[in-house]
Amino acid sequence: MLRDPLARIPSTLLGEFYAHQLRHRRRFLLLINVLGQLAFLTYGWADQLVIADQALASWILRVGYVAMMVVPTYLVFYRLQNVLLMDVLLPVSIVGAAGIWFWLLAQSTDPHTAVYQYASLIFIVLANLGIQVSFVAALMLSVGISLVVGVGVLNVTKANMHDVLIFTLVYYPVFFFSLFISWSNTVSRRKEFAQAMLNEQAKRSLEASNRVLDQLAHTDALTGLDNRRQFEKLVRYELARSARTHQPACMMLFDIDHFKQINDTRGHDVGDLALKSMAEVARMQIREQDAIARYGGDEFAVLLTNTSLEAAMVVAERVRRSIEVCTLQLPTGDTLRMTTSIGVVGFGPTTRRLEDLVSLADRALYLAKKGGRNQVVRQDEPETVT
Ligand SMILES: Nc1nc2c(ncn2[C@@H]2O[C@H](COP(=O)(O)OP(=O)(O)OP(=O)(O)O)[C@@H](O)[C@H]2O)c(=O)[nH]1
Repeated sequence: MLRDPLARIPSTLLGEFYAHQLRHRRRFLLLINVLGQLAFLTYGWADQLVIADQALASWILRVGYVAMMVVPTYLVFYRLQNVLLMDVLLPVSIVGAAGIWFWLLAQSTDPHTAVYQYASLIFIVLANLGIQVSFVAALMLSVGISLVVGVGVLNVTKANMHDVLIFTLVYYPVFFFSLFISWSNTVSRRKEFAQAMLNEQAKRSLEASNRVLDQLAHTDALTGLDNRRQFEKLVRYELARSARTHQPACMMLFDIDHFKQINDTRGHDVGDLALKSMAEVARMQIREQDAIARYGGDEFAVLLTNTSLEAAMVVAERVRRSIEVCTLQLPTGDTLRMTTSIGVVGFGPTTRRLEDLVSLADRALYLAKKGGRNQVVRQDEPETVT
């Protein structure tokens, strides 16, 4: 459509095309309708000077016609919201306006009417200048206006073929020039629409790619959990929030016991399966609003918001137990059982910084390992750390 000016809008896109034109062309069409009506009105001054014998009739007809057009203009632009009607309203009204004006000329006995009738060229120009959406309508209405003008000229010239011929020779280039304007306008509108569709499509696919990139940037590829960077971002946010609101929060750090052994004896692929399984089982034990992340290697971390250390211990024990009882079915037919050691730490005055919090959680995890693994250790008194 961008390259071929004759290309039609696919029927599936027609609704969108009209909606687009309504959004972008309504004001222009309203303005040109108002200007057209005003121009028709002010030509009363010209009538007064040129066909003075029809001045009164001219003013009455012009004011009456413009007043009559207020209702359809209001309906079309403020009620029906149909851009095709907005598009054709001006040319349709011009058919009537041309009829009125030529009737006035025909009534006048002024000798200037023979020259004055050439002013009717403005009708065909104005009608095509306004058209933005439908060239077919422009063509049909131009023919309609030309018929009215033609009949009018026959009347004014009293069918003097010499005068009619001169008028026709002047009129026809203006006719085609005007049609060219409406053709060019309607083609431009179609191209703008095609460009807008392409832009919209490009914007959507860029947004989708950005979403994927964003997702990748904070997700661990193996387990689908948050990655360390995302987790630390959430913890920093929560540390600030908890300091402000004095609401409790806790962090859990845990890893698979003797994971190196699993890797060494069963292979790296089984190790990966174990990590995935660990992630799934642990995730099922925590609330939706808590964050769980793969912190690195076989280490996982959980952020428990609005949770006291006692409640966090209950959750940690639940995680430990669910890992302990889980039997992982391997593709080889073998099964794998795992245990996990967990360190838990609560947010407090001594853990205002992420580094302090992680270091305490790490310490608790270390103690859990040291204490024989498959257990939960809390670290709530940093002063006792040795
Ligand atoms: N399969 C697999 N292994 C990993 C991955 N990342 C780290 N590892 C392995 O995880 C193991 C981590 O072992 P450690 O935590 O140091 O020790 P452990 O054997 O778990 O012993 P404890 O933690 O003391 O119980 C190392 O062998 C790493 O190579 C991974 O993405 N996939």
